[in-house]
Amino acid sequence: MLQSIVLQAPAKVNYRLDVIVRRPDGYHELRMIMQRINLCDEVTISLSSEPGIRVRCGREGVPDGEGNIAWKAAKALLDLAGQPSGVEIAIQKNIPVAAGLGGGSSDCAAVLLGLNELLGLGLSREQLMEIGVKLGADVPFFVFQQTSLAEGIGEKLSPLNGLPPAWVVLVNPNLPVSTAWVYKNLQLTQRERLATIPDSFEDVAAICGVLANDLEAVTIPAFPVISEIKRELIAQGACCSLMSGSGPTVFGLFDSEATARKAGDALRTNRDWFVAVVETV
Ligand SMILES: C[C@](O)(CO)[C@H](O)COP(=O)(O)OP(=O)(O)OC[C@H]1O[C@@H](n2ccc(N)nc2=O)[C@H](O)[C@@H]1O
Ligand SMILES: Nc1ncnc2c1ncn2[C@@H]1O[C@H](COP(=O)(O)OP(=O)(O)OP(=O)(O)O)[C@@H](O)[C@H]1O
Repeated sequence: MLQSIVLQAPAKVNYRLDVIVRRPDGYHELRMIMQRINLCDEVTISLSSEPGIRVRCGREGVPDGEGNIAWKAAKALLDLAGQPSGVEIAIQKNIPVAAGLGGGSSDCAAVLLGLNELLGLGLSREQLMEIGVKLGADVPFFVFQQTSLAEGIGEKLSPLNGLPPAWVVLVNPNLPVSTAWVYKNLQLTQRERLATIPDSFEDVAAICGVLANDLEAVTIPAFPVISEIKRELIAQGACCSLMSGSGPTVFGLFDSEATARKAGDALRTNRDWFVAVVETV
């Protein structure tokens, strides 16, 4: 039996995020286009002879132990398996925290996928997604592992195969943005109809045609620097730019590696910002 597994847990960007309605439980029905990118946390999961779950992360602002969403994933699977196993989880965080990039959700999904293998539980992807949505609305997407149209609260996923690859420049101005606060402060507007999402996109410029995020209406007025970063990315040659998720990270889409790297270098001159040049997965 395998004793240990190392998984790359990728971040995501939301190419589109439409908020449709607020549910009685406070969650929101959404329609999103979700894309993984190759900025990854490294999650090492090991079985141990000592019972209990231990999570080590060592990143400020991310709890070790029970408060970590990766701990919750391990607990959910151990409870289901009814096995008194010991599990050690080490997370090397490369994805900025509370950034709109889904880092915690991706770590959580990695533990669900990895521990299912290590313990030989044989749970299907759908079963893991059902467990995942109880831990976080973005978790099922990272279990699904495909570019998706996400509906419901984010758990109803259909693959979108027609999206071309792109270079992505991420800029996180390191501001504290709480996802719960953003959704709570959103003024929902009645929409005549939802924009159509094409089945296929010819090039990066075509992706730009659907880019939109309803949550910008809450986060940008609170943190106008987000608009500044969007403008700067365009000035540096991005085909388009948008805030990801609840923010504050902004991404720019590029069809050329050279332009993306040059833009990354230009934006890095602000030393308070996290800047990364990555590719879609
Ligand atoms: C902003 C996004 O990242 C876009 O992908 C997600 O919608 C948020 O997903 P997440 O962080 O995994 O969300 P959760 O951890 O389940 O919830 C955090 C908070 O966001 C709000 N929330 C989240 C998802 C959703 N569909 N409606 C919501 O209103 C809830 O108030 C909740 O208290
Ligand atoms: N493994 C983890 N990685 C990151 N944050 C975690 C983790 N476990 C718990 N947390 C807590 O979750 C909160 C935000 O997590 P995360 O980095 O996933 O936010 P996010 O990128 O804004 O996610 P989203 O795009 O889903 O809104 C932080 O307050 C952090 O302390």
